Amino acid sequence: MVKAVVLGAAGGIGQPLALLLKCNLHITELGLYDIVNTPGVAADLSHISTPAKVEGYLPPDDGLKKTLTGADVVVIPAGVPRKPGMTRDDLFKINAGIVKDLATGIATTAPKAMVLVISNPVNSTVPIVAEVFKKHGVYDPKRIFGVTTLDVVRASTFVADVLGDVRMSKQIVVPVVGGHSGVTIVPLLSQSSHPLPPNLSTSDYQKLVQRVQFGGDEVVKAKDGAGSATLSMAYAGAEFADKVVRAVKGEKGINVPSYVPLAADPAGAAQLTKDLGKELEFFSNTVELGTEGVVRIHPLGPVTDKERELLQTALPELEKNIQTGVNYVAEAYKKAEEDGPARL
Ligand SMILES: NC(=O)c1ccc[n+]([C@@H]2O[C@H](COP(=O)([O-])OP(=O)(O)OC[C@H]3O[C@@H](n4cnc5c(N)ncnc54)[C@H](O)[C@@H]3O)[C@@H](O)[C@H]2O)c1
Ligand SMILES: O=C(O)C[C@H](O)C(=O)O
Repeated sequence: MVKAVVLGAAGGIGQPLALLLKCNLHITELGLYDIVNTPGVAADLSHISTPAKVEGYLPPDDGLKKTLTGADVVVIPAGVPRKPGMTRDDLFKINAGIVKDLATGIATTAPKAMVLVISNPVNSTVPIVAEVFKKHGVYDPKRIFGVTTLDVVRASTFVADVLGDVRMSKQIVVPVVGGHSGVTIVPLLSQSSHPLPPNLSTSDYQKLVQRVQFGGDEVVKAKDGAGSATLSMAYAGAEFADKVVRAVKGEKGINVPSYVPLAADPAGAAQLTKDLGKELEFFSNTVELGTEGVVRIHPLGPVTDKERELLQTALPELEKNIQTGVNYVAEAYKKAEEDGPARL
């Protein structure tokens, strides 16, 4: 029995993600929560002839608590998306509060659930979830994940383009490490399961790196004010959730890329810190999953000089983004204490 929950389930990502989770045969219960439209989305999905029992709730009558009760896996795509000209960090002001409130709901109702954060800016929203859990005394770094799968999906697709065979894209695995925004997205193309053509020019290599780092912008520009990636994100989110669900059910040896607290695996973190030459609290890398969440953070592996340069650019930015999330929660709690205890 596995209960999966989507918070933000009526949105551009939430609806197709809920559809894909309803089609996942490992999931027996699907809880949908949003501030609008979830009863309709749930009624619609409930007619699909797959096992998951679907329920949709809105905020009144403790809807968040009802949705989260008994949850094993919680996916969060709630929050505003970008418009052209915006960075993911521009979303922080609105999305930080949304993620903090939802994290509070999870910490109080389903503190043992695996939490999969999609809401941007992921580099800062994942630290927000971690800090809220710490405040509630239920922090387990093995169970909090930033969903960076879309970067990896894009890297597979774009490398297949360069190799001239799109049929191969599903087999191509390219580690994409760091974080999930612009220069913090670092594709390790030298570790691609399918090597790049040896005669690839420097400028074509740079274009490929740029495309993986700024793939999100391509979609934002094409949607022209109507939001950012939703369908590809739903695909990536469902792939990631499927792996987490299978790990929770006891399948061994599942490896996924994810932006995780490095405290999840102190030994892995020590090696990664050595590889990076810098200590960070969160980093996206390949991690191995078990029934209790992360069991191992993999090392970075061999990187080229060019990739090391990309990492040198990424790390200070990532550190800043992490601190933004941590500070936000500290300030919110300080303000709540000043205003009175009932505020959080
Ligand atoms: N991690 C990634 O790779 C990735 C990829 C694409 C988009 N995103 C991010 O995902 C988020 C959602 O994108 P979208 O296109 O689905 O946006 P959207 O506006 O279509 O949907 C967001 C949904 O969140 C809901 N919502 C708002 N406040 C809420 C709250 N307090 N509780 C519950 N639900 C709430 C809204 O009602 C809406 O239905 C954005 O922040 C976007 O930047 C991340
Ligand atoms: O680009 C965005 O704002 C959405 C998402 O993070 C993406 O990578 O597509």
